[in-house]
Amino acid sequence: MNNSASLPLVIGLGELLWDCFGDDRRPGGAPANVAFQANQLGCRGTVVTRVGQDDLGRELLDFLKKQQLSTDYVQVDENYPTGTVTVEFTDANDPQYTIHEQVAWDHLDFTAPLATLMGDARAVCFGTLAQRDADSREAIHQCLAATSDDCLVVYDINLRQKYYDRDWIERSLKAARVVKLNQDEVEVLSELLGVSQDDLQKFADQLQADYGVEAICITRGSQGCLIYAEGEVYDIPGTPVEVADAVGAGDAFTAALISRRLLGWSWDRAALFANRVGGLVASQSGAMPVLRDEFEQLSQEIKNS
Ligand SMILES: Nc1ncnc2c1ncn2[C@@H]1O[C@H](COP(=O)(O)OP(=O)(O)OP(=O)(O)O)[C@@H](O)[C@H]1O
Ligand SMILES: O=C(O)C(=O)C[C@H](O)[C@H](O)CO
Repeated sequence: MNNSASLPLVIGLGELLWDCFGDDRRPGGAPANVAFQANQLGCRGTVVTRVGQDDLGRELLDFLKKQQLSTDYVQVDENYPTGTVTVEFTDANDPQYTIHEQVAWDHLDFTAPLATLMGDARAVCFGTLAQRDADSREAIHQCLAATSDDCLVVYDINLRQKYYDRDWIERSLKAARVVKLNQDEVEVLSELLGVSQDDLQKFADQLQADYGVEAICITRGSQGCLIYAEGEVYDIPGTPVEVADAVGAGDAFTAALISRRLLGWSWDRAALFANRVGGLVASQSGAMPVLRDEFEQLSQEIKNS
């Protein structure tokens, strides 16, 4: 298991679920994808979530064990089923998600072992979707409050369907040091918060000033990403790939950015790596393809470039 105490602990806090593609299903859930990828990227990726006491939940636990991730912080709910999402495509680059309701990950409990775990975390990634029910929303913010001052708290906004609200987003922005969003989410957020989107620099400045966010990262599919941090803007182009499906590309990007920032890489080098990792995942099916060796090779290449 990738659980050596010397590896930085990276928590994916929120949903672990099944992505259902027609007759096929694969493990998913944005924060779980981040933890899974962080584990492949040299960190101790750990999922904090809740599954049902059912076959789908047991299969997810087996999957995590097989992939060398801890199941110690996957709670099992006696009343609600394991989460599922229907994924549909009109375009492989643009998956559409139908997130089914009343599921176990909506009802996370904040516990003493969780508080201890969060205190040890070097980074945490959370999103908006898992905050749709007050149970998990409160547990998530209790977890965030239990992190240390130097923990890299990353809010990967991930707006899905109708499952967001201005108050939840503002509370999350205030809790985060790094915010990641895509161009569609910039549009929604600008309207919701009354922040300018005509000029992305102004948009970033305003998020930084109003919510105390240190870095804003805007993903742009095959075009790469923009990062606003430390008074600089980094425009890092992508390396186009042949897309199998873009499910989990953004989460892999986030995990890669986190893992290399924890190693002390500069923003631009970490973003270059994250773009390539996101592209690699987009070139494969599902959110959690096994790519450990490919990531390591890429990391060496970019580190030495
Ligand atoms: N077709 C592609 N070619 C090359 N790189 C890609 C491609 N699609 C995605 N990537 C890489 O992955 C990153 C994230 O992709 P994308 O912008 O689609 O994610 P996202 O919208 O943030 O995802 P999500 O909302 O699912 O978290 C991009 O910034 C880019 O670096
Ligand atoms: O967790 C989310 O935000 C989802 O939309 C779940 C997806 O099905 C997918 O695994 C993550 O991008």
